[in-house]
Amino acid sequence: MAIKYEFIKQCKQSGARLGRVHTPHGIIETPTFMPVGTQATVKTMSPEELKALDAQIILSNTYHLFLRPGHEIVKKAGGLHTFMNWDRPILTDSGGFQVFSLSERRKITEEGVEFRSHLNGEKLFISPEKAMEIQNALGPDIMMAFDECPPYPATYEYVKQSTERTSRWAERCLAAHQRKHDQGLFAIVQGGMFEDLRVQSAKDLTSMDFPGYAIGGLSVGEPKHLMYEVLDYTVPHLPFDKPRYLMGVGSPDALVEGSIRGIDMFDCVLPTRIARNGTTMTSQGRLVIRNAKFAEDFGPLDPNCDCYTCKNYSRAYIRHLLKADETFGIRLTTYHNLHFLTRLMKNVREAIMNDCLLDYRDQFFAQYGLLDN
Ligand SMILES: CNc1nc2cc(C(=O)NN)ccc2[nH]1
Repeated sequence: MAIKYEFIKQCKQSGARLGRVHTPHGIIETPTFMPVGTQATVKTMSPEELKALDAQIILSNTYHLFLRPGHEIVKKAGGLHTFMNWDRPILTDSGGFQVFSLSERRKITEEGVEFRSHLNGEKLFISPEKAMEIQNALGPDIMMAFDECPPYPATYEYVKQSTERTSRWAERCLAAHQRKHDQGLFAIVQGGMFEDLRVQSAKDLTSMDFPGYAIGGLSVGEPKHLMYEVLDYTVPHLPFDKPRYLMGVGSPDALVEGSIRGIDMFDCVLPTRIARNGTTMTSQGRLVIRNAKFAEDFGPLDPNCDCYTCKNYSRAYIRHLLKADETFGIRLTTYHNLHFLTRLMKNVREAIMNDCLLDYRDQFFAQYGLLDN
């Protein structure tokens, strides 16, 4: 069975909707947040802990796994699900973003991208066909087409050329797609911050009939209001009966605002990345636990949170662990941050069910940001 989107309910207060994405490894309730497991692990979390915090689907990176350990090894292990012992859905991105944001000395041609590995400087090449070969070997439930994520800012002419090439590359990905294990292939809409290019990209890609569509090229340094504007004029050109995935978006406010605009799936390294330097997400806003004022604070990270970390450990203890460079500290902040976002998305789904997502947004933002660190 390939990827199927089941529409459940339209929110009467906003453009949000409730849905389910049916995949070979299970059903995803949307809108949903996908924890990022770049190198075949969501850093410091076990699969059991990810299930305990209600992670429905996780993301892994084609670029990183291609460089190390190599997609052939993962294939020999039986694919990514077996390799990392995760039996729920997995989405792999195509490497389009990493090749442009991580590698050095890139050369882009119609054929593909030549670049140097950020690990050892080795000369490598990824084409749409290569990106599909790697993802077929990894065996995720959802694969992403190989595209170019233009830098921000970029000239209209540059974005126009890049976006038209991304459409040609999407066609090549579709042609190379072997549909092994019923993997679904999502296309990625580009077009920078230019409405006519975004609309053209969406029209080109929806004419090729993919099972799902991502909006890429955002959260690349543009102001948030600009990202929301791009969503306002792009989402209407995507099919109603297919999943919409906003790539690289992640902060609590952006997850709520994106859901209001009809986005179904999100991913971001934010919660796991900031956890590693002791920044935690709480209902009153961000809390930097390394701050000395928490040295004798024996309350939970977030008094409104019911997660394992908040039920069993104090701010003072977590601060101590982080100051002492104890790995358990990072595990506790990571678990809490991921739980915070999966809980937020559960609240968003409930608000959609009750036709009150805009009220929920106002109530959430009234709380969030009260903390002065
Ligand atoms: C953190 N910001 C961010 N922007 C992204 C854009 C893309 C994209 O356009 N892929 N083709 C992927 C991941 C991203 N992460």
